[in-house]
Amino acid sequence: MSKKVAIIGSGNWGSAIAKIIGMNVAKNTTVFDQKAKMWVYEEMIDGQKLTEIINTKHENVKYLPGIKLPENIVAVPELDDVVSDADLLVFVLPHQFLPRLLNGIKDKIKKDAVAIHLIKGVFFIDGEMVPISSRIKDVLGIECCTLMGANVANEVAREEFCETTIGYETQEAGEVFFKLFNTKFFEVTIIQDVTGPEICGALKNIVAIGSGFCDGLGYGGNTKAAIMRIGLKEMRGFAMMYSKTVVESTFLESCGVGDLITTCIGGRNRKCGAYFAKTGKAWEVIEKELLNGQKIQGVPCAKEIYEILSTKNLLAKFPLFHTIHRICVGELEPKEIINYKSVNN
Ligand SMILES: NC(=O)c1ccc[n+]([C@@H]2O[C@H](COP(=O)([O-])OP(=O)(O)OC[C@H]3O[C@@H](n4cnc5c(N)ncnc54)[C@H](O)[C@@H]3O)[C@@H](O)[C@H]2O)c1
Ligand SMILES: O=P(O)(O)OC[C@H](O)CO
Repeated sequence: MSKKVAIIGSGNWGSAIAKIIGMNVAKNTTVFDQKAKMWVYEEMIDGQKLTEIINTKHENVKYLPGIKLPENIVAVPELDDVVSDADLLVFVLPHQFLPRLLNGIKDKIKKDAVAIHLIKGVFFIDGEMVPISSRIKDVLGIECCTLMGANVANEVAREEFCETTIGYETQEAGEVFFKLFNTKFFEVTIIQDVTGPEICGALKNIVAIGSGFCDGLGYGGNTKAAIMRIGLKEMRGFAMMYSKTVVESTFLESCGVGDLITTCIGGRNRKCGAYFAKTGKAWEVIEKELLNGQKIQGVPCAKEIYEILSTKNLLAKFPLFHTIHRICVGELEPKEIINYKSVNN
């Protein structure tokens, strides 16, 4: 039986990945059902429903303007309709919206469905970090893989060559998702590490905010490289401390150093960090002015990681993460980023 795919989320990345999914299910007729439903958080654009616009113009005019989506991607506003008959669930939405959504679908999905998530964030529950894959697995009772990489959505949507990493628990799931996502311009590597990629995907957003501070302050490439290197070291330290299953070579994959580089050069977090350092505006205002409904992930993530480290008395081991959080909440000036070793003492 061919597998039905559900895409849960339709923002900038959700829409870009829907384009790849639409192309690949159309090619792999023996493996996949030919249509994929995409859940859209309904909103009105100039008096018309976004789902209607996507289904007639085949373009997500708000979150991925200028890119045609394949006609086999069907935008659906009712979540139950999207997930109830799906064999493969692709979660791709800002993580703050996930908990409510999971509770709403837990009794609606097929028991043998398999999930993958593309979400760069983590949860902080009762003083502990909870990776998104664990949360999905716990609530839905199904396997959950991760897809993370150096993948700025607009570039992927324009079919510019890049790599990505899929972390799997069972080889079978890794292979089916390889078929769903791999293309000539989106080169997938599968690895047996679910947690390492997703921790990298969340923590790189904090470092990207710090890189943005450097750009906003007019610092050069050497300083930015230093922030990226220190950030990578703290990312690795945090991930290895959190879980014994994290594999060290993961940090050299696209989901590790690759994603860190691209996000610190061309991502939204970087852009917003630079604007913050230049203008001192509130993050909500920056999000509104620069992102047109898209979300900044690095600022809440820096807070969540700060809370975990503070609860565990580990802030001294992660001085860059600590400093970036303190700058984000206005306790320090952006220029203090280079004093990360001493400023928290
Ligand atoms: N954009 C990228 O380049 C990129 C690349 C890789 C990974 N990611 C990650 O993918 C995830 C999704 O990001 P994105 O770029 O697709 O999203 P986005 O920031 O572009 O869009 C926000 C989305 O949230 C939806 N939304 C708004 N309010 C909502 C609500 N109350 N409930 C549910 N949904 C609501 C909007 O409709 C929109 O689809 C994030 O974790 C991000 O870090 C993004
Ligand atoms: O635009 P950002 O900062 O959310 O980063 C985008 C992607 O995560 C890069 O892989």
